[in-house]
Amino acid sequence: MSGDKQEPPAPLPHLPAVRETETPQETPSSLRQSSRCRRSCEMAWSWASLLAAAAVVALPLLVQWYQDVRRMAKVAASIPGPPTLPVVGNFLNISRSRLQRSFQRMVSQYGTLFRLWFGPLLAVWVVDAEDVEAVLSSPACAHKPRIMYRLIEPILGRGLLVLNGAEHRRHRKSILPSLHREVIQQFQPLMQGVAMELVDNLRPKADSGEVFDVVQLCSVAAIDSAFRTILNASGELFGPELRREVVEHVDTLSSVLMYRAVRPWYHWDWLFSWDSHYAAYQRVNELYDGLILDVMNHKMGGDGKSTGTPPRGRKAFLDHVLASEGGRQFTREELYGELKTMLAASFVTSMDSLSIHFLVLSIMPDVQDRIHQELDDVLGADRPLEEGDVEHLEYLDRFVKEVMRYFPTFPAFGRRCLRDLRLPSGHTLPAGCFVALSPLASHHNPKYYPEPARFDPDRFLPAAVAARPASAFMPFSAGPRNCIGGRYAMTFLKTQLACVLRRYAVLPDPDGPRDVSRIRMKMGVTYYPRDGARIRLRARAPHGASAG
Ligand code: HEM
Repeated sequence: MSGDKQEPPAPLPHLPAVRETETPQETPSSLRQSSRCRRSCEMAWSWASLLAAAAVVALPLLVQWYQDVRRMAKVAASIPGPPTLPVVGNFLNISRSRLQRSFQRMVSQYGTLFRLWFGPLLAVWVVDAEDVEAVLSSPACAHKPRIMYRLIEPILGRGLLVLNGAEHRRHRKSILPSLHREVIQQFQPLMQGVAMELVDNLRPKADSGEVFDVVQLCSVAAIDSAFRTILNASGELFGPELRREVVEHVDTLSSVLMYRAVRPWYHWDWLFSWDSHYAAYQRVNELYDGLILDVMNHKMGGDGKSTGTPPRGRKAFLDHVLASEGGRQFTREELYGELKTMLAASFVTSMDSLSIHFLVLSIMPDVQDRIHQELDDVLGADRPLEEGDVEHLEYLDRFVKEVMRYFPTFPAFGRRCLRDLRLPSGHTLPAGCFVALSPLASHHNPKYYPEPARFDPDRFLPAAVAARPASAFMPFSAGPRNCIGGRYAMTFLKTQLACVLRRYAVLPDPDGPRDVSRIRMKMGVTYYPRDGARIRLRARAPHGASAG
């Protein structure tokens, strides 16, 4: 027997041979059940193992997170703030529809440094200029919080505004030379061309007595200026139809972003895609994407390589970037992200800021008289504006700064503190907290601006400026993440105002506010007049005069 090869056992006669793959119809029910049971057990076992593995990985992270939150609470214990409720923290202390009022109440109740808990997230508001300076100049607080800025990324692009760390430093270093003082001076004639179109567009309104909202004409000016100076896009690439659509959608940017920002459940992309605002959001995106990609293809060739063709006429920002050492290192996606950021960051802010300037002028006739006087003194009656002229308009400069103090275009922005930071006020910002900086609150701090509700451009006389800490005025933020387009914005605003005010006097809406402190503002991503900027115009010089 020992040498015999054993035959495999024959299938039992009363059962058909069953293979795993056989169809259930061919399987008797007892066996089917046991096979199902085995499979369920195997699945349950795999899930249990998976969960156990996840727990092994997550538990230390959870413990670490819990310890971090406890530590944050301990370090922040001395920072004043409203009492917190379990789980929700201070969510109920903030009214979604009255954001500005909620924060004003906090400042008056808790002073220039206070904290709010949103669940396990800690946000500290820093208002006093010396503390603000410490935050904005510290590398510990140069980080943009993903939770806030990821919402703007699809619309504003993956550019400087949202980048962090080494990537941000590399991009900023590559871009800065393309917005250098001399480059901005070269943009001035382009901005002046835009301003003269604004003067022409305003002509039918002059002396008609009509009250009109100047916001839309300001958006046209801001958008034209941005597309010409940043992309060099005009004519074929940026025709009237496309321009009209961009102007129509520009409001969507700010309103949809804010709508989404204050509804935490819509931070989840999938859920937001079911909301009625999603279509508008998508359309804005498609519009900018199409336009920027067209310009990039035109300038660089479809393969993403620069054609090296020198642009005709003056160079735009994009031409400067493409010609620079750092700019040439950008991948196509990186360049695309930066262009999208530049466009959106420039025209939304410039448009809102220009509109509020006209509204303030309409109710401040004394201030306007002084600007008219300066324009006549510096430029004479009929000489066109020249490069560098706006830098000699000192009163206009003070006026623009006072408007920016009173109505900063960005009412607030945020940072994430990566390490503990001790502030001059003696408090310590704990690692992991969010830091909220508010130009709106800081610019109305009576410590640096006595009677903050009084509008007075002479607050920006050199001696008064020298007596305040630099960060008492921060419409463009400060430090290594300050606004890269601050000089651009100032040149744009002063050029538009100088050209328009040489031709017109701005008059108030008889039914509108009569005092700057009565202007009703709305707080979105930007800070803008709730009822638009309704004004009237009177001509100052014969129509058709050549002066710009
Ligand atoms: C009135 C006009 C403007 C105001 C009030 C303004 C204000 C600001 C503020 C407060 C920040 C800091 C935001 C933050 O930290 O989250 C910022 C950043 C930025 N701004 Fe502006 N801005 C204006 C115009 C412009 C223009 C014209 C451009 C482009 C040409 C521009 C491009 C940028 C960019 C790229 C950043 C991000 C900088 C970085 O993080 O390195 N801005 N701006």
